[in-house]
Amino acid sequence: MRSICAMRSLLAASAASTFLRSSASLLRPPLFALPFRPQLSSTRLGEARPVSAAAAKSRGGGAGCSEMEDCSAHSGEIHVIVGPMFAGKTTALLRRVQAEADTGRTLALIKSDKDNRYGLDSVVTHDGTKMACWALPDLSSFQDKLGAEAYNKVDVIGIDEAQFFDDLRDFCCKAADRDGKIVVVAGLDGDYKRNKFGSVLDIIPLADSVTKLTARCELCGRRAFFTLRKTGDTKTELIGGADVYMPVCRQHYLDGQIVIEATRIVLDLERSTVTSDLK
Ligand SMILES: Nc1ncnc2c1ncn2[C@@H]1O[C@H](COP(=O)(O)OP(=O)(O)O)[C@@H](O)[C@H]1O
Ligand SMILES: Cc1cn([C@H]2C[C@H](O)[C@@H](COP(=O)(O)O)O2)c(=O)[nH]c1=O
Ligand SMILES: [Zn+2]
Repeated sequence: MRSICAMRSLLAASAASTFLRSSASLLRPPLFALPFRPQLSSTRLGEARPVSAAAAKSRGGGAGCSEMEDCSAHSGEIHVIVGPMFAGKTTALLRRVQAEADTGRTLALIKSDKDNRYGLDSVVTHDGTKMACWALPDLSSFQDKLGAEAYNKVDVIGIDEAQFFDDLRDFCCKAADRDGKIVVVAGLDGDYKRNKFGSVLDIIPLADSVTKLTARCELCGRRAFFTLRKTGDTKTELIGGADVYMPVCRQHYLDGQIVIEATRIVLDLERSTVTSDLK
């Protein structure tokens, strides 16, 4: 316990004591700098907890880390939000990280650079709410992009489109367990075939909380648990919105699969007929 505490004190000591706002211009807009409130504050994610090691240092608490008390104060959190497309995952993610930011914590938001639907500079919900972000090819590049000093000052990391990050588990582990960050992750638990998508399910055992959201079935208005792909495309990763996908209930997912399969058979038949006619 003592050595962990000492390491954390070292980590905290390496963080600059000035608050992020003073160096924000070096960090680009995606790293949100909000007014620093040093006291414990009750968050919407759970009970009152202090800020991370770096922020604790900036309020003078890190270097004076005393035994059990401050070690536990540095422990991170992982919150996972899953569900089909259009369930409100991104909306919930933005609300949760904003709530954390409102308590004075420093926020960084990440999305996959594979999702270029609305450009790469922000996370955007299906109904247009947006927040500036880092669009990255992988999560391991986050710390390098930010720089060690800025990374140390981040308290809350939001990750959208988590299904596209293969290194999700490793990143969440390090960010929460080692670095004391609050990590809020939003992503698809399943793909259009209802198979697990990327590494999202792999972080469930690491999580403090897991929220599975539902959408409205586009065909009957009941709760939608699944995402139906409307095209015959079979690759797992296919970026798109309502043009390609719709949220559906169990019954309409099964019906939809039958229709899509039947369409595929008809098209294949037509294609082979045309080919044999040409011979
Ligand atoms: N079938 C749909 N097509 C387009 N927009 C939808 C549809 N169903 C719901 N929405 C809108 O999408 C919002 C949720 O968007 P978002 O948070 O981006 O969801 P998710 O991240 O789960 O895909 C809903 O509040 C609603 O306004
Ligand atoms: C089901 C499914 C989805 N995708 C893609 C489509 C979108 O670009 C994202 C999901 O975005 P959202 O914020 O959850 O609406 O994932 C995919 O590549 N493969 C799939 O099977
Ligand atoms: Zn339905």
